[in-house]
Amino acid sequence: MLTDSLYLHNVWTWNPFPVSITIVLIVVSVVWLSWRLWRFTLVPLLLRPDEPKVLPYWIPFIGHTWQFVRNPETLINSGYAYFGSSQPFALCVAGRRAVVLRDVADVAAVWKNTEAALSFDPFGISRGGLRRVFADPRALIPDEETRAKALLIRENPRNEGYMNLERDWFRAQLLAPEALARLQRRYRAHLGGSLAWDAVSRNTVYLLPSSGTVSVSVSLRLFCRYTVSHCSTLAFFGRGLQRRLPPFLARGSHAAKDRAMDGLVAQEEGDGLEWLFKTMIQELGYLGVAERDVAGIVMIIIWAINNNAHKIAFWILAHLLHGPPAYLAAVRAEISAAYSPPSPESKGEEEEESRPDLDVLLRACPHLDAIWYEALRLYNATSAVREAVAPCTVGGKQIRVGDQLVAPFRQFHLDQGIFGADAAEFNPDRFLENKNLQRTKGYAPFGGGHTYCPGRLFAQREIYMFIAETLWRFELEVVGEEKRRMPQVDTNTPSAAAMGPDRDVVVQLRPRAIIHN
Ligand code: HEM
Repeated sequence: MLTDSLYLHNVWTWNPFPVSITIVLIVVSVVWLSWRLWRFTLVPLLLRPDEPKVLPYWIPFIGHTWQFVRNPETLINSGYAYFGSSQPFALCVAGRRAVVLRDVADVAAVWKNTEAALSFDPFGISRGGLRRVFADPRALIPDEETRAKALLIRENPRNEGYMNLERDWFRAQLLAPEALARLQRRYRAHLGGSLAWDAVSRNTVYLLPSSGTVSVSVSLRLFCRYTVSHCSTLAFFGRGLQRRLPPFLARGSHAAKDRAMDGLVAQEEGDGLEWLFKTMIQELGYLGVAERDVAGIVMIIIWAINNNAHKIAFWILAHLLHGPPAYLAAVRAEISAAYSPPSPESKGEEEEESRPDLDVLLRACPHLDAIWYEALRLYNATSAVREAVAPCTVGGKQIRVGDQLVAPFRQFHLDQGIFGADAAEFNPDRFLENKNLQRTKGYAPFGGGHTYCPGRLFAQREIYMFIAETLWRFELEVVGEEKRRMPQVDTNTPSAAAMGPDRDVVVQLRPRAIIHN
């Protein structure tokens, strides 16, 4: 009894902090609670009822920055859960307001409003470089001789900044039928070489130790990454750039990026670059943009070429190998029509060069189409980001100059209201059952508006050819202990584009008897 009362007495009088610290803690708590009440309840209610509400955060100034960098998807989802409605809400990232759009109609409005939007802000470029690429070029190219050569002067009646013209050049080079056909011919030729058995069975980049001579084991992740990136880089740049770049452009180390930039800075004109890249480098030179910034701008494009397609190719192959065998059989049957036997009057070599027949792949392969659409739907974390350069209204809310507008496509792609109750599942059949699903508002794997991805046609072609060639040339079998578990998306690694898997897949490749390499 006595022990009990002593014990209680001690508990009541025990205080881990000296009085002064306790007072400080109480004052800090009161200030912090008042700040929360003011910032997230009173301001939206009394002062700014027409602006997007801010998702409450814990630490002033830092806001949501840390969560945004670590995992933007989880952060945006918590905003969705906190605000029930479909109105835009705001995050505080690196001291700026980022307004997240929740309604696809609001995204469409932003895409139309080119006045209020700046497209992409090339990162890693000096301030001086940025000013030059957005400015009226007339002020930057004073001498007559250069003016006579520069497309920025000769073919720019509205005196637009370099960035706007670059967008037009991209469209011309990537979407115009002849330019696209040239590019895809080169890609197909490089793919044929890369997937020849001789090349595959010796490629130390993706081969695993258990490889033999009749069959080889490969890391599916590296196989897709190497083959797709290698062949598209060659198709765009020729061998000149390839000699200077490390094998994995997309590996992401700063050292690799720097080496690649140095390679570009040292690049001689005409060394295998396509018209587009020659023009970019030339016109940026006329503007007086520093060589390192020029290399940085070109690197963004190399990143766009390399970072998405191989991941989507991985997901397609991984699902084909882990999914119902009937689906794989249907895709194999469809693509075999793209390898029709040579006609008696055709020359063998020519026929070989035109296989697989892209027309067949693009027009007569519904199962391949469906799995492509579904992989883009589920594994693309791209968001469109615009910066308001004039006050405007979006989704009934006032947007201030300097606000970032964020359209998170993956959240739209996971919307049960658009894609049904199983929106979170991988189910290509949804695109087979509803032939118009890929035209639904809210499905935007390549963005939209004036920054609609100019590489979308090439991306589809390079992935279709890669899947077709891989399935046509090889028997594939998943091996290893975890072979039945389909990898999940790696949500811990932030991605500005297609998302990677949480684990690799080991695949055994054997040449198919039908192919003579
Ligand atoms: C599966 C592959 C690809 C996906 C999912 C993809 C996705 C996207 C998306 C969503 C955007 C729009 C971003 C925005 O609105 O801010 C975009 C822009 C862009 N993409 Fe792609 N892309 C792919 C492949 C490519 C390829 C192969 C190229 C080749 C050069 C490319 C070049 C570009 C460029 C230059 C832009 C910027 C357009 C502008 O700001 O005007 N992309 N891409």
